[in-house]
Amino acid sequence: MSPTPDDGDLFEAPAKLPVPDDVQEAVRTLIRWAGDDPDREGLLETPKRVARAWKEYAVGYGEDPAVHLSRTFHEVGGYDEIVLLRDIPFQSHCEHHLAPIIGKAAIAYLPSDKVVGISKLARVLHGYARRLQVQERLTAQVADCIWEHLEPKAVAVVIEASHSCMTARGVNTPGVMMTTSRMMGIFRSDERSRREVLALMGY
Ligand SMILES: Nc1nc2c(ncn2[C@@H]2O[C@H](COP(=O)(O)OP(=O)(O)OP(=O)(O)O)[C@@H](O)[C@H]2O)c(=O)[nH]1
Ligand SMILES: [Zn+2]
Repeated sequence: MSPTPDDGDLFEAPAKLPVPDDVQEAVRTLIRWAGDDPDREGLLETPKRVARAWKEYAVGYGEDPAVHLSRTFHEVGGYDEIVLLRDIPFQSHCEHHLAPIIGKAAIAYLPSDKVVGISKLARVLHGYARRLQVQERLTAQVADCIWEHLEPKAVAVVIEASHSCMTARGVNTPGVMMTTSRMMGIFRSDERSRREVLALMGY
């Protein structure tokens, strides 16, 4: 049976975050700077929308990604090999142009004592991605967080992303991808382990 308006909350719009006047004015200034008129009808609600959208793009500032690694498991049937989550899509924004960074990450670790629910690795990634970033820092933050809180034998993070500041402006080079990686523990010190994790990631 399809829902009807009598189902109550289902049809209620979510409460909208209030947007301070100075934030709206900043967006209006930017619209004027871009060459348009912030008072034309189609743009009247845009400052509020943009401000609220930015709260979503930057939602990571409101969280400590390490909290996602606090629930760990110790009993995994004696499993002591690499755990890998690959092709994790993410979105971020570059701190230089506030332009979208769209990419995918592969996150691997070699557990010592603690393992974590795999969704939590993606949550750590999003917690750091949903901020103003450079790709190098994002890569390092994800790896460091896992290294510190899971105390594994090794961590590997590889991120591939397209930077809109390069594809849609500036050097205008669509299709170009940036790759960054951070290896810790024996993925860094042992050539064979490093090759193994990169092969599992598809590199
Ligand atoms: N290393 C690194 N550079 C980035 C990242 N995101 C954007 N950039 C680069 O940051 C640089 C900023 O350079 P600037 O010369 O200050 O800015 P710009 O004049 O807008 O540079 P162009 O993009 O070349 O037009 C550019 O080369 C961008 O491509 C990132 O995640 N890591
Ligand atoms: Zn940029």
